[in-house]
Amino acid sequence: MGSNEKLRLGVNIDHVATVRNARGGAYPDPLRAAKIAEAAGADGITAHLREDRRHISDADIEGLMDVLSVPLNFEMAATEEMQKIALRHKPHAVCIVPEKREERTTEGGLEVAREENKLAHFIAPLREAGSRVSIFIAADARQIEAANRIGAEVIELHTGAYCDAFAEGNWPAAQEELKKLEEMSAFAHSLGLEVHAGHGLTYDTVSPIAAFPEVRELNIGHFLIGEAIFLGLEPAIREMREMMDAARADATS
Ligand SMILES: CC(=O)[C@@H](O)[C@H](O)COP(=O)(O)O
Ligand SMILES: NCC(=O)COP(=O)(O)O
Repeated sequence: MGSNEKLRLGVNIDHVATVRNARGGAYPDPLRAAKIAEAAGADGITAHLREDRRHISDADIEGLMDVLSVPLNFEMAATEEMQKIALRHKPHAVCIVPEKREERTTEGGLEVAREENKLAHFIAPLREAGSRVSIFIAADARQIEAANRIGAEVIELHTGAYCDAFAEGNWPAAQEELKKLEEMSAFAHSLGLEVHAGHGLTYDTVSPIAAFPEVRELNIGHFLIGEAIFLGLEPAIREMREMMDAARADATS
């Protein structure tokens, strides 16, 4: 089990770039946010280069590769353009995510089971280049088995449905989603996959997920960047880190 291993926090800085892009120009600077996140105890930085470049830009990825002391988790769609960019930079990790131009945010997990051959060919060169390949998927056994078969080393479970149910005050639905996430974390771990989780996590929703012993990393962004407006980025991240560590400690005591 992974319960005694440190739970890593990846801070997603996409929405610093969202604010910057609202006006164009250079402020606020996502690279500066990434360095503050490192100082606040982030174990990694996550950045999603969307095909429409609505937040993170190509120059941001280049800059992150230069300035980071912690690993970069580069989120991208399974397109030829993105594959070329990943192969040029060779980030520590590449997380393949589904993308729709018209969506407001990443709505669901990647469809791996129906695209196994295509995805296996797509990720092979990324792995050969030395990046750890992670697949962003729903808590669904069929998709997890497919991710394992195509040679992914990591899966990241989409926690959005759980967080949305919680935000709507639909406690039974939130509990149901949590149960799925718990069972599928254990299942993925039993196949030898490293398990990460993220999307929409907040101070109110992080603890049950942090307590799952098989989860090794949480990627959290939008809420932290919002909370930074009130607390400052460093305290907002430190608070999240403390909540994650406390939940993990409680679960193992
Ligand atoms: C894949 C994922 O969950 C993150 O990239 C997160 O969605 C932040 O980016 P968006 O808000 O653009 O979806
Ligand atoms: N992969 C999930 C992620 O990086 C952060 O998602 P969010 O906290 O910005 O919703």
